[in-house]
Amino acid sequence: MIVVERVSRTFPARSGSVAALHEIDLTVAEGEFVAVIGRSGCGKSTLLRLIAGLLEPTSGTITVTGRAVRAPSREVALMQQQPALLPWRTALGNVLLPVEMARQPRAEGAVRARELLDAVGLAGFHHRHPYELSGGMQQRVALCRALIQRPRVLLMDEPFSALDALTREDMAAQLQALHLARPATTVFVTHSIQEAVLLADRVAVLSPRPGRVREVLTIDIPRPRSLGRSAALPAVAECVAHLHDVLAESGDD
Ligand SMILES: Nc1ncnc2c1ncn2[C@@H]1O[C@H](COP(=O)(O)OP(=O)(O)OP(=O)(O)O)[C@@H](O)[C@H]1O
Repeated sequence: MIVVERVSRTFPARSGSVAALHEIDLTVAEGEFVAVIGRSGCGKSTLLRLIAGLLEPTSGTITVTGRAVRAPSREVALMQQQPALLPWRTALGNVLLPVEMARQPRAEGAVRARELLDAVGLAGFHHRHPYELSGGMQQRVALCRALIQRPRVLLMDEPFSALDALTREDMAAQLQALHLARPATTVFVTHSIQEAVLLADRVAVLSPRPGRVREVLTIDIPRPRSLGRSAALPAVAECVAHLHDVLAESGDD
């Protein structure tokens, strides 16, 4: 579970300071999938970096699985927009990196790494290097690397935004399947309202300057959902239209 309470974060700027987030409250239940959307610069990445322990709040508190966040933890995995794989390692070697860094048994980790790679459609690619893989495949490897430690919390910062539309749909479907099989508490930042509605139990809309939680919408639509087929459902169309309206209204205060 993630509890963000009255969290603010300011950054020094040339003329004074920038209030990236102002008194944010957000609770993500155990196993819940929350998507965060908002205009560019509204503090989405800052929020993830705070939860990941990569930044400290200026004020307010964050707890993850009951403990105050002070530094990055093995229980929390962060996946970013760029896969950032090590070019000299194979797909399998990249997925195993966190296992090696934690000095855990490699053989056991390798079994799980292979299962994960197979689950995301990379069965024949375990021994390929990043330069032999497409952008979508590389991002799948990065997803497996994030999941290898069975994190209780998964933070994803626009993980599919560099991918083409079809690859993005595939990735969202695979993420949904992995989440249904083993739900990690997830915060997923995206610019795509459709992606948010497809994946999330709830969607938090941030408004910019300073970033605040404008609204949190519950997506009460049965799973599995699909970007193609579910888009025609009136309930999905309604959520998408509503979130569009909230975003359109959430300009600068
Ligand atoms: N390290 C930093 N130093 C100074 N200002 C920062 C820093 N990190 C973020 N900011 C500022 O904080 C605000 C929020 O930035 P953040 O990257 O969290 O927004 P975002 O919603 O993730 O944006 P985008 O959608 O464009 O990725 C912006 O005004 C940004 O310029």
